[in-house]
Amino acid sequence: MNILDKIIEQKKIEVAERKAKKSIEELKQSEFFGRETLSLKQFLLDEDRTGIIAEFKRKSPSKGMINGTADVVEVTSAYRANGASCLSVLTDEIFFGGSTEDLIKARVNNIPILRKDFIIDEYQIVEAKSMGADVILLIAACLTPEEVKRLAAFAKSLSLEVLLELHDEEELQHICNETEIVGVNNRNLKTFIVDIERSIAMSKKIPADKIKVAESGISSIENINIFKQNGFRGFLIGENFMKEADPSKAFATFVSQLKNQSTRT
Ligand SMILES: O=C(O)c1ccccc1NCC(=O)[C@H](O)[C@H](O)COP(=O)(O)O
Repeated sequence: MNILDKIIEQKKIEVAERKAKKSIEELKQSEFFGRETLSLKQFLLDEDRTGIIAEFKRKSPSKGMINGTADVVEVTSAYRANGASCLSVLTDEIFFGGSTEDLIKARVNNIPILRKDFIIDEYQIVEAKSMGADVILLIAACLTPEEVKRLAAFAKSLSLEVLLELHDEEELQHICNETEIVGVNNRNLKTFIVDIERSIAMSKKIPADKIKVAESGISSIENINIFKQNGFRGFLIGENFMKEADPSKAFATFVSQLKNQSTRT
């Protein structure tokens, strides 16, 4: 069984357990459930922002422990203060060391937040809204096109936006009217092989009216420039900042290089 299959098996168990503990009606009582959500689409189209979706990621199946000491409020606040367009917060505990608490704490920041998890059920979408997220991730590799359409429509009904994640050409059929933001993951989630060229190859095949996001393995300003030249508006980056002892400083340095570079061109 590959890692993605293992994660999904575990998700099914967790979701069933959480449903038994807390009903949808109870989730809706959260102070965040009624808040007006922020639009990732608008933040990515804003030319004055960096387009970076900055991820808070403690560990991962491909790298093991990345950062066991970083403070979620400190790091996400620095991401926001230095120009992140969106925060991505892992809420999966077992494989990524994240939590619902992390996302709730990151909500001190007034920019869109992506609930980074493996969504297979409407219940998790209600949870996302109840913890203060603005955007959910739907991964084509673990859903059918029909499931994507159904879950995306449900998210939309709660005023949440959807980042649809693809990896290869076969998954292009998952794109639908309900998915306006389409990401290409440069990391194959089954083999962990990262290939930046994935995004470039896929960019030409994604319909022009979709907002494109390049994901994973991004570590240089050159990477971002190539993605921009290929029509990408968003760049999802985690490990490059989180692997440093001071992710806040690493992010600020990266953004300052990005800005210096764009004033010179
Ligand atoms: O990162 C992993 O090892 C991983 C393994 C299995 C499923 C998903 C995985 N990562 C999720 C992501 O998509 C990344 O966290 C995200 O794109 C940021 O990537 P990076 O900048 O390379 O940390």
